[in-house]
Amino acid sequence: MSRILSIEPLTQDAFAPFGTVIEADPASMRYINGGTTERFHGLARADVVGEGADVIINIFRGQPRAFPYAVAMMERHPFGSQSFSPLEDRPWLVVVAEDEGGRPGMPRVFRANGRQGVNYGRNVWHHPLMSVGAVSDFIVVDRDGPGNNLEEYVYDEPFVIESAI
Ligand SMILES: NC(=O)N[C@@H](O)C(=O)O
Ligand code: NI
Repeated sequence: MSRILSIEPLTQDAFAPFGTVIEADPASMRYINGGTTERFHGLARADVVGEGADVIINIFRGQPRAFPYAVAMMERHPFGSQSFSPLEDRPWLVVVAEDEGGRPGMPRVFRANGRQGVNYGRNVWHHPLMSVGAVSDFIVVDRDGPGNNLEEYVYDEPFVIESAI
């Protein structure tokens, strides 16, 4: 099996097993504020579980990754979803994997354009934030509360993203 990962365009359908793409979908748009604002309604839902769990809104400032990049580990959050929405119009990478008996399978890499965010479903394997090209800020909506909401897995052998383009 090749350990070199190809990059796919980020689409709602392709990403469906892992969560939701957050983008200005015309089908979700309704005018509000007297027609002065377009509301793209209900693009994704935060999903948090457990006594005392809160949904929180953060900013993550990601350092750009260097390529070739070794995808050596993946993580997941058993008690909550996690969304990333770019604050700058700059492409970035989303790396996810299906669960295979409690561990991540082969990663899939998606290229997000600068106006696409994602909401990782609760307990979905993903790689930590992968900014590309420059330091990039993201609005992150995820869970705060009791319990260990971070499970990590290290692959026996890393996979490689040769280039971000
Ligand atoms: N650990 C943390 O808050 N960040 C990761 O969850 C991530 O997905 O970037
Ligand atoms: Ni995460």
